[in-house]
Amino acid sequence: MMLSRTGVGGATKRQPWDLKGKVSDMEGKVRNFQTKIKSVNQENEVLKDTVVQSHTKVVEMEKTLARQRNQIRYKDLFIWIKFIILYCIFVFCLFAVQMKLSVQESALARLQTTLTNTEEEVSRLKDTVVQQKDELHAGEMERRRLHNTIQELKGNIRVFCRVRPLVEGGLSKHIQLPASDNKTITLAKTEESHTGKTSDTQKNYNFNFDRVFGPQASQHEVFEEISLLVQSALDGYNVCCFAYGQTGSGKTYTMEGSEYDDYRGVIPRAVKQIFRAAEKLGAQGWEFTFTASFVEIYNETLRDLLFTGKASKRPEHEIRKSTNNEVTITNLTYQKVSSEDQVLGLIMLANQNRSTAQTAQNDRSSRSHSVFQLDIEGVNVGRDVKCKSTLCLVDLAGSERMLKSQSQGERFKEMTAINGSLSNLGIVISALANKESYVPYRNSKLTYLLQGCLGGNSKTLMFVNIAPEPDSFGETLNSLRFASKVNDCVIGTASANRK
Ligand SMILES: Nc1ncnc2c1ncn2[C@@H]1O[C@H](COP(=O)(O)OP(=O)(O)OP(=O)(O)O)[C@@H](O)[C@H]1O
Repeated sequence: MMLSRTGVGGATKRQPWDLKGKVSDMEGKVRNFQTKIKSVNQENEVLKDTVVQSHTKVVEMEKTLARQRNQIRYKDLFIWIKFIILYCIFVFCLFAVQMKLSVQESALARLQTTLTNTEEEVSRLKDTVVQQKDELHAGEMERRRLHNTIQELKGNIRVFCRVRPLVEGGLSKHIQLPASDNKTITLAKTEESHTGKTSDTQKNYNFNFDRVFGPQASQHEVFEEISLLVQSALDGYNVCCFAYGQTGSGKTYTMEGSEYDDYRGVIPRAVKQIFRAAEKLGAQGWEFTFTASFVEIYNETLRDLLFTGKASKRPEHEIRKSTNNEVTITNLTYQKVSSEDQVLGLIMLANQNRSTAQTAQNDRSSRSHSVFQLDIEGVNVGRDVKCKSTLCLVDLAGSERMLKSQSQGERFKEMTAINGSLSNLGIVISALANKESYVPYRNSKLTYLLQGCLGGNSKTLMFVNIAPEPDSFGETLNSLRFASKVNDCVIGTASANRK
């Protein structure tokens, strides 16, 4: 700080006390100044510190800035690297896709060639299939023709004899079956000498049939013989198979058998064969519809064995013949069936219905005929061929003859009905064989019902069932005589119901 000279050494003479005061003023001022300088210095120091701190902050900020700049630079670099890597991957993928595309294009080209070849092959195969179907159809028709010729050669009416085993097994002496010949049966009757002087004489009754089955013959063996006839039913021929014989001779065993596979009879086996064969023919374009019915004829009255309603609501039935000669029964259950099991169910229902009636009337089933019918309609749309036939399987009433004196009332009525219908069956068959102009079908319900299945357009098979007990000798002889008459008949050539 500058001190004014005028103030200290000026022209005006001053007194010493004045000077003293002034000096002390000056000193005070100097102290003030010093204090101020001190505080200014202190402020300066503070400012310096502040400057140093600011400088440090600036340096730090510069460092931070530099770091951030570096970071930004690294980030940019990282982004670039990432971009380059992605680009490389993209280029690589593009390349891979292009490679794959070109591989697939060549595979596609190969496939197209294969497809064209396959299409040609398929069309060639289609032609072959059509040709083979034609051949198969022609083969099937030829098979039917040959099959029918064989059946005709065997005879359109055939008689098989089946001998039931004795209850204790084996066979009685009076029935002889030669081991070398399965077509002959001999009934031997030993007649005692009345005088006792001559030895007993033996009278033999010989019968010949298309086949004689002994007591050991299995159900399978028996069915094998008639399975060809069953095939005829599918080929469009009416087929009728019935079992004739005295009560207990094995008619029901032959026709129905038991539910165990090995012991099944003709009806379940025929049904099985028909459904199997129909399935096979399906591959050749054949479609079949089957309708089953089961009826009982008792005392010349018809009873629906498939009826499921209330007993009190049972309808009455009449046999009707339509203009196209088809025989139907009014109010009867005609059940469409499409499987073997369905038919087996119906057979069970029929048996239940029969046994209900059986309980009400002892032994009734032996005294009634039961007729199972399967109507078969086949169509081959592609070939415009149709066929229609009926397979008729009949378990006849017991054929035993009762003495008129032994039967009265209801029994007499039953006996007359059974004898009437069975003898009329024989009359109808021989009238057909003799080509008589009048065939008395309508004389009994049985022959009227079987009209479509007997005669020119049908194949008939009769089982004559034999009871081997010695006390059945008379009935056995009668049965064999009846069967023998039938066997002598040759019914006119059958023609298939084809349209
Ligand atoms: N070939 C056979 N082998 C073994 N058992 C048989 C044979 N034939 C019949 N039977 C048995 O003999 C008995 C009588 O047979 P089945 O009932 O079939 O006679 P049927 O002639 O039908 O009598 P019905 O007129 O009373 O109905 C049955 O127990 C049956 O199982």
